Amino acid sequence: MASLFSFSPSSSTSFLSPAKTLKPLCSLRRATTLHLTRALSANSLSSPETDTPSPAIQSFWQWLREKGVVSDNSPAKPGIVPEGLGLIAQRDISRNEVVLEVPKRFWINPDAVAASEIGKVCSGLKPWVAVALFIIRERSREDSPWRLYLDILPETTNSTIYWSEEELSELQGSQLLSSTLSVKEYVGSEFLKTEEEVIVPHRQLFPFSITLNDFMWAFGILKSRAFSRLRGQNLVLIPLADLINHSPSITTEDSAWEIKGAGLFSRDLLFSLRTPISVKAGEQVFIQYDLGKSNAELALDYGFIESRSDRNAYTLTLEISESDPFYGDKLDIAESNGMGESAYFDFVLGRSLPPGMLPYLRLVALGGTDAFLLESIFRKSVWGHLELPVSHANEELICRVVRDACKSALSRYNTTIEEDEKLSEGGNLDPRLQIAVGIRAGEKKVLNQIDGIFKERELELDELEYYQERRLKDLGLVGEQGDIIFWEPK
Ligand SMILES: C[S@@+](CC[C@H](N)C(=O)[O-])C[C@H]1O[C@@H](n2cnc3c(N)ncnc32)[C@H](O)[C@@H]1O
Repeated sequence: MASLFSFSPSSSTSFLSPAKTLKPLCSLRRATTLHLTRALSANSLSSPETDTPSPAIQSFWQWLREKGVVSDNSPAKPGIVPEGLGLIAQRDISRNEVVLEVPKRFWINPDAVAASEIGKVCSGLKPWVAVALFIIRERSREDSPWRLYLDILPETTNSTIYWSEEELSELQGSQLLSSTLSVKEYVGSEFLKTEEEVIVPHRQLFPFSITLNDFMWAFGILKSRAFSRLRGQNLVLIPLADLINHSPSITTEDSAWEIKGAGLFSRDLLFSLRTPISVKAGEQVFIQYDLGKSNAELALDYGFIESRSDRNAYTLTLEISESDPFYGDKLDIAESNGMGESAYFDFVLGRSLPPGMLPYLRLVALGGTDAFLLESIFRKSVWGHLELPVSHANEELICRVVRDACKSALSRYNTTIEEDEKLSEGGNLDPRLQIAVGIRAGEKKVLNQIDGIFKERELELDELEYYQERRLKDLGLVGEQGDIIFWEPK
């Protein structure tokens, strides 16, 4: 029975998932032949002993000025901040005021790739793979028109896809570890496919070596800085705008950016970024990347986490086993109710059970004398019955299986919550260790919460009302005290 239930990572291999926010995809130290300009640390971006931006940042700004994208009066400018590079207000900026605007000709997206030398060979590729190949190639070209932008991109972030094996071992037992490994495997397989189908057959376009590390770097750059879901633009890197950092204290869901028409008859498109709160001169402009992301998603996509408790989540995966004697009927019922053979339920710390979870669990566990509910005459009404406890045996089984799964998941971590909290309170942790400690403590708290919910339910099993009693009541065969009313002939 335990095989019916499994906990699995909330893998995010589907690219640039929806949301109206920044869709950072993740990075690695690249081959020496290419231009390696900066690591995550802000140090490489500032001149020694001053906070003056490095020549690379100054050249980037100068380039944007020459191209007319910015001017001396622009509200914000790139600067060195604790998050690496960021946008610093050059004057007071009021809430909702435009901070910057970037015309379409400066965007790097699948259209830019299609119009480039490699456009023809990239036409059948996934958008992210095409853009990844494009930025890798441009980075290798001394005379690339994008040189000054590419020079300010980080070589890495704290995204877990860049962690060493030793760093990843701090995530032992966590869902984040599984999802990180899945994402790396996904990128690895996309790399091999692209190498075989595009890079090797078109060596004249890719005369330099492209490694998996380059591919992972590009993936990470896109995951952490590309915007998506922008008026038909599903994946777009926007130089300058991609310097905007995230602040946990901004909790407005209002979109901070939009695509606008510009020029005669609005034929040119502009990416416009607004500040969601007022900012004083000299302060950093921030936005909220995505209120809906869990800490694991933030860690994987951007390389940071938040302390807000509802960023802690755990995904429970339930599935109808093919070896279940009622597999066909159960699958049919699940599918008629918008679910499938597997269902994923995201538990968030401090919140109640995800909707649809209890009926699905009861369906998966249905058997024995309750199996009559699977008969076709119940097909229309069965989901309604599953919304409520079906039988003592069924409810007891779901409690036991969920609790066993929680205990088994908890036993896979190397540390206790208390040990994690002590480490965090001690402070001064390396940023990656801080992420690992926060993630594993958060996941364990959610698992304890799930276990607690089903423990409480187990204690109530004798008081719950089950299908048979409800049915008798509906038929008017149960009295107010729950006694069975016998029909007695007059
Ligand atoms: C869209 S880029 C922003 C520009 C970036 N700071 C840079 O130096 O190029 C997103 C990346 O910035 C960093 N970042 C943004 N907000 C952050 C935050 N609140 N805490 C830590 N790092 C942050 C992370 O490395 C993230 O992957």
